[in-house]
Amino acid sequence: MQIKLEHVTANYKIGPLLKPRVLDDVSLTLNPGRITAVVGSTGAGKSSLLKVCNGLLIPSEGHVTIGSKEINSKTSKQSLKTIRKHIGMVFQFPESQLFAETVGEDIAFGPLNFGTDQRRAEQLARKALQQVGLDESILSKSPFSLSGGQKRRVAIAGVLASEPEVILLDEPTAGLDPAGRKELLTLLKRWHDEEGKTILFVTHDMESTARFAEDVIVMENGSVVYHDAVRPLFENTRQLKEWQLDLPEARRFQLGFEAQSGIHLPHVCLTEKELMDALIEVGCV
Ligand SMILES: Nc1ncnc2c1ncn2[C@@H]1O[C@H](COP(=O)(O)OP(=O)(O)OP(=O)(O)O)[C@@H](O)[C@H]1O
Repeated sequence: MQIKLEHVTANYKIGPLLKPRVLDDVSLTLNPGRITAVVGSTGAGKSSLLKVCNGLLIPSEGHVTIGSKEINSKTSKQSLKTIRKHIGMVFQFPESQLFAETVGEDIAFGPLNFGTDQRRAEQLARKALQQVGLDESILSKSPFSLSGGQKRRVAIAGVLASEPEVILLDEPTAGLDPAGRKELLTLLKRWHDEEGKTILFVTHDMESTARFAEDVIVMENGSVVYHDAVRPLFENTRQLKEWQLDLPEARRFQLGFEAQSGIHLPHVCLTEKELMDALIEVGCV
């Protein structure tokens, strides 16, 4: 399912006041089946971009088209519900929204809410639990008896259970340690690979961006300043500095190595494996 934004401007209305633009003339197309990271400094508009993509924030100017449907202030509640079935949203710290008595009920809530019958909803809950790497034995447990990392996965399973075409995740790895981040993103990537679905995730972590994203959107002051493949982003270090973005560890090592040795590696390295292969290729290992 394609998501297309054309000259989108958005503001939050607070009482009678319309706050300054949080999205400013944003045009982009998210092609189906890609993993895209949204990066940029605090307040750049990353979460707002996600909200516009599933109708939680309605643009004040411009057009948002999801599949064949346009979202605007006249879109009916029923159409928005249908859109949200296809475009799942995982908010920051989603575990804080777990509410049901059992894990199974919590995960099945989404499909039931979208009109699936009880039996099918239970099947979908089981499948989603597997997709986030958790055992069926926890289905009857209280979500509140789980660890923080397990709760996060249950919350994500609750969105996957509705079988969305696209999943939008706002900092899905916030607060997890590096191993936890890698594990969660690996599970999401597996879901993407197996089901051919689209992932758009906000992150402040360049390591996750380099390892898991195929495309990157860089936001600055409500505008999209880069939307392209991940590798070219890390070529231009001067530009990255201007956007206050870090480098992944392997790329930082590569630049240090090239500066000290005068040897240039044949391509941009984003992971340890790529770095090792490049060092072997030039005969340095
Ligand atoms: N519900 C809201 N009501 C009013 N203003 C908001 C609301 N949500 C966000 N904003 C404002 O919109 C701007 C963009 O916020 P947004 O959360 O989209 O940025 P972000 O890039 O995701 O930031 P962060 O990395 O800190 O999460 C900020 O100035 C923020 O204060």
